[in-house]
Amino acid sequence: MEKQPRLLSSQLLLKSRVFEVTLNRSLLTWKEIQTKKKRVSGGAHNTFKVGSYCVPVSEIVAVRETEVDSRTKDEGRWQKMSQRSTEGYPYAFTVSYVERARQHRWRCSDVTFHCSDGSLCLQWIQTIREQLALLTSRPKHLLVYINPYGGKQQGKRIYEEKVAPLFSRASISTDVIVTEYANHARDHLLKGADLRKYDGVVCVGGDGMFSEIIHGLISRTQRDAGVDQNRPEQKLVSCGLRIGIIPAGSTDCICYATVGINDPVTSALHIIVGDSQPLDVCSVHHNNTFLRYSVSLLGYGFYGDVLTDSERKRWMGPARYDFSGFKTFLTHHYYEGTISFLPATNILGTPRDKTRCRAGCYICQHNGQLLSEDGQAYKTDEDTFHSEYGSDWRVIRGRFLAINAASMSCACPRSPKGLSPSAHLADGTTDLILVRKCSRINFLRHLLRHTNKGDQFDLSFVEVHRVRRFRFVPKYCEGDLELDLREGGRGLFGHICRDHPACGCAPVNSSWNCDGEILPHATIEVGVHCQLIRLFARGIEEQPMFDDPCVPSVI
Ligand SMILES: Nc1ncnc2c1ncn2[C@@H]1O[C@H](COP(=O)(O)OP(=O)(O)OP(=O)(O)O)[C@@H](O)[C@H]1O
Repeated sequence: MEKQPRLLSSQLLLKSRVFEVTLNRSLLTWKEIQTKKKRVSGGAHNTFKVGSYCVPVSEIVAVRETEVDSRTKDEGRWQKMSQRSTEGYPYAFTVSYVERARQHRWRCSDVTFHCSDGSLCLQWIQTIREQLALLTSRPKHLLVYINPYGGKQQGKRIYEEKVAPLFSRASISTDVIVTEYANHARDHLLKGADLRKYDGVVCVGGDGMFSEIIHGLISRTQRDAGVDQNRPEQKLVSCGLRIGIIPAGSTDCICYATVGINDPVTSALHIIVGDSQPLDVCSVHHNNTFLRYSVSLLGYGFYGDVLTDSERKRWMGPARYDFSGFKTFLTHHYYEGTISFLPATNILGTPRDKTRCRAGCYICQHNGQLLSEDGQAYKTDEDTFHSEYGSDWRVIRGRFLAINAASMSCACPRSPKGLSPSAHLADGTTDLILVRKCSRINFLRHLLRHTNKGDQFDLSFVEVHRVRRFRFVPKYCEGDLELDLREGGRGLFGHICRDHPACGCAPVNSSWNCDGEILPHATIEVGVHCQLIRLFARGIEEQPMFDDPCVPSVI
């Protein structure tokens, strides 16, 4: 790596020890220069224990002057300082920075350096601030929506106690809206918000709240650009504003999949340092009518039925998911229909390889670049649309216990590897998982493999395809599809599908679970929009860097 020129270098006091502190454009480093002798057991040699630490400038949250008296003031709390320990160093500044803890957790830590000279202290503060000001990806003004009823109804408290103090320390100003009803945030984004004022939107809540935000933001972007969302083949315009998620819901799957943990402080720090993680979005249409956007799971059959049943049992609280899951498993319904899909070809990665989507994912970068260069999935509409009905498409008819489209791994604490462990956040594809009719015991084997080391796809009744688009028509609608398309009437379609008297197939029908919402139609058409939105997130970091000598884990 090219050596960066030093911007500042001084001998400063830290916890009664003298350090050589150096700042260049990318790193703040401090290295102890008063070494201590330490006797190694056996006494044959002496070793010198020298502390050396560094923090990337991009992970410095803030720097502030610290009063050194007989006491020092830190965040409103006065701490006693031993006067002797800072004698000769009456000025101080404190650097707040990101420190990594276990399981992808980030913490905001402080290190206070004492200076012998007031102007040197100010020079340090000013120089660090100048470097932070050069980090243009950091947000300065954010629009925050808090769902006070998400999860354990702690959204407001979590924001006020854990997030707002960090934002203010990082000099981020906010406009905060506590939602008063469902879809308040979506409607405000769509109609009321002056988005030019902001560098990003923050959602305090769970996956449902996040879904509201993306619907508001994507729809607003399309409307402003004059794009018709009802056309399934339409290329959508990417959203300019990034979205931050402060987890305060029941499941927080999106947060877990994009940061690696559902921890409000970690997420706040990802926002502050201005991380950026692109995310694919699926558009779901029925009969040329836009229904919803999805970023994680579209599930028909098992996952649709679990959601439908659990919605009727809201009074049970979070236990309803276990109850409905067990009940749906015992019911063992299968559904007949036709699934057609456009496989993602000429890309890196397959749903059964061992790669995992991690921070700076090469596969997402490569495939995203490929798509933006040749526009393979969405050439400019009409041509592509017609060719899609041609030979590139594959058609599978059958009886399915579950049809799932996972646009991300869908990992969560219960299933740490998720529904599709190798799925990517931003490669322009979704993993279509078809679980054909099988015995209960076999289905149980498949389900259990989501929680253990077994390969959930290595079963004769399971297949998985990485696709760009797909359509599903349940058998009970097949005969009527053309009629439905000709009539173009939503009401008529619904009537035929639900009450069809003599189709002869299994009488039960399922619903689509679209990121935790039930869709009103079973016949759907889905297209993946590569990297349509961006989050204030880094993706899951590969290794907690505890062993990296350059990380200030011990001071
Ligand atoms: N003020 C409000 N009153 C009622 N409902 C609201 C309000 N604000 C938002 N909502 C709705 O509450 C629903 C659930 O919220 P949220 O996703 O935050 O929590 P959750 O369902 O507990 O968590 P998860 O989605 O992660 O399981 C969302 O669909 C959202 O539209």
